[in-house]
Order: sequence, then structure tokens, then C-alpha cells
Amino acid sequence: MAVRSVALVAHDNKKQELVEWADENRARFAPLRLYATGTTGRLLSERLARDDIHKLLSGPLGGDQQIGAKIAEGEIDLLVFFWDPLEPQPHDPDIKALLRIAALWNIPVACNRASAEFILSSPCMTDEQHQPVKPDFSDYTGRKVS
Ligand SMILES: O=C(CO)COP(=O)(O)O
Repeated sequence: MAVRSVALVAHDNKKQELVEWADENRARFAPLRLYATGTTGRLLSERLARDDIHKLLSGPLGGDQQIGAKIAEGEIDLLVFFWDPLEPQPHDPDIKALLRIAALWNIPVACNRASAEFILSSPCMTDEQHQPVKPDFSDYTGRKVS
């Protein structure tokens, strides 16, 4: 399965870096369906001149949770989230929840430019044969509860 859809998210101090990196990789992004939290999405739309980016709510207003829901529903194949390690965020529980759900559903996550470059240049990005393991939660969902 090649990567078809990517979620792009950045905290304020990291937005410029994300937008510059996305611009440098414009050609790679061209065939991909893009999702983003509100403000990140607005900046990306302007820089990449793309009006087809699925812009969700701003992160602190629920956007991180919306991205998380789309990951759980299998709509997003890759998360690029440049989160800020130096500034506390008011919606820290939502950020944790987004990173948790990405780990749970076994999708690749890039937390900074270096990891984003590794992932975006991976042959797995376009390899139709590559099949990430889809977790099986049947033991959990079928567990006995009294
Ligand atoms: O806060 C964010 C991620 O946690 C990003 O939200 P914005 O893109 O709306 O700034």
C-alpha cells in the first residue's frame, strides 16, 4: 500500500519549518491527499497554492482530535507533526491523544524535519506491495466484561 494521505500539523514555533519543508517537497506532495489542522492548513494552502487541503479545526479547538479520529477510521496513512518541545501547549492532552492514536494504529509519524525527510524519501511511500501491519484488536474488543 503506497501512502495516499498525509496529515500535516505544526505548533506555532514550528510552522515556518514545516511550510518550508513542504514547499521543498511540493512535487512529492502533489499526488497526495493532504489534511491539516486549521492554521497549519491555511499557511500550507497559501505557500503551496493548493486549495484542496482538508483543513480541520485549529489544534487547540479540536483539530488534533479530528485528525486522530481520521487515523482511527483509516483515512490517514502518515502523520507529520512538528510539535514544539520547548513550549507548553494548552491542549496538551489532545496532543498526547493524537500521538497515542497514531502509535495504536501503526501509522508512521514524523516529529521533526529529519524524520520527515527519512519517511518522505522512503521507497515505502510509493510501493504498492508494502503493507503496514494493521493491528488486530479482536482480543480487546471481544474480551469478557461482566
Ligand atoms: O495546535 C496544533 C497541534 O497541536 C496545531 O494547530 P493549528 O495548525 O491550528 O495551529
